[in-house]
Amino acid sequence: MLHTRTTPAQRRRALRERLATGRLLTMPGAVNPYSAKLIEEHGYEAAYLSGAVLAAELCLPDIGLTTSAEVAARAQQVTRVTDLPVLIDADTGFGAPVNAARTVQLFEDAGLAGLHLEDQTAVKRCGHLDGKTLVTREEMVQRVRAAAEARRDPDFLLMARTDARAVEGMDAAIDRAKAYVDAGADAVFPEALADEAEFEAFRKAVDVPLLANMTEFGKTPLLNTRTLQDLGYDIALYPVTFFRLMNGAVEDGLRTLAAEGTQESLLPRMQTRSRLYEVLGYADYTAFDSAVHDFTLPPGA
Ligand SMILES: C[C@](O)(C(=O)O)[C@H](CC(=O)O)C(=O)O
Ligand SMILES: [Mg+2]
Repeated sequence: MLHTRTTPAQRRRALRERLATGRLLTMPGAVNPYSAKLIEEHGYEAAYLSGAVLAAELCLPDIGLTTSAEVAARAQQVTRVTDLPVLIDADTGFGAPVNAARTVQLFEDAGLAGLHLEDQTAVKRCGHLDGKTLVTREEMVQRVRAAAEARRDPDFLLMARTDARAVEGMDAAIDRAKAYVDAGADAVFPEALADEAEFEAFRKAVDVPLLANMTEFGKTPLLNTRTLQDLGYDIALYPVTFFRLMNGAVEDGLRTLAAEGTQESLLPRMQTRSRLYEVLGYADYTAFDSAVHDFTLPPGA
C-alpha cells in the first residue's frame, strides 16, 4: 500500500551498486506512474523517464518545449509509486549552465536517481533525426560542470549524452565524451550510433558506464541484451517502447470498436479488472480502512 518504502538516497545508492556489478541493466521507459509500478512488478531493477514521452503525453513534439518544473512534477508522481531508481532525460538542461544546475536540484528533490544532459542547442530534437545542432564542446563542459557542482547527493547519477556522432562524426563524439567525463559526468550516453563497430569503439575509448539507446525506428540497430552485454555496455534503454505499444493498442482498439460496434473481441488483450486492482494494492486499502473503522463502542460511550 502507498507503494514506496525507500528514500531517494537509498535508490541512488542501489543504482550505483547495480552499475558497479558490470552486468547489463535493462531500463524500460515508464509512460506514467502506473506503468513505472508495472516495470517494478515485472522484476526490472530501474526505470527511465523519456523527454520524448513526457512531451508526447502533452501532445507536444520533442523539441524542448517542456519546462524543468513541469518535468520535475511529473517525475515526482512517478518516484512516489516505485522503489526503483529512476533515470530521467533532462534534455539540454533547460537553458544556460545555471539552469542545468537548478534542474539537477529540482530533479534531486523529485526523488530521481539521476539524469542525462545532452550537448544539443536549446532548440533540440530527437537524437535520431537529421539536422541537429550542437553547442560547442566548451559550452557543454560548462553545462556538465555546473550540473556536477549543483548535486547535493554525490550518488545522484550525472550522465552526459553526446549527439555528436551524427553531426561531427565518431572521433569528435568520443573526444567530447571524454571531455564531459573530465568535467564530472559519471556515465555517458553516445546517441545515434550506427552499428556494432561504433558501440565497440566507444566502449574502448571511454571508461565510465555507457548507455545504449535501443529506441525504435531510429538510426541505431536494435541490438539484443546479450549482444549489448558482450559489447560491455552497462544500460540498455527502451525509452519510448511501451508508449509506442500502448498507442498501437489504443489505435487498434479504436478501429475495432468503430468496425464491430463492441469491444468484445478485444477482451483477451485487456488487462483485467482484477489485475488492475492487484497492481494498485486495492485490497490493502480496504483492509486498512476496516482496521481503522471496524470497532465497536463500549456501552454508554
Ligand atoms: C531517448 C530520447 O531522448 C527520449 O526522449 O526518450 C529520444 C528517443 C526517441 O525519440 O526515440 C532520443 O533518442 O532522442
Ligand atoms: Mg530525449
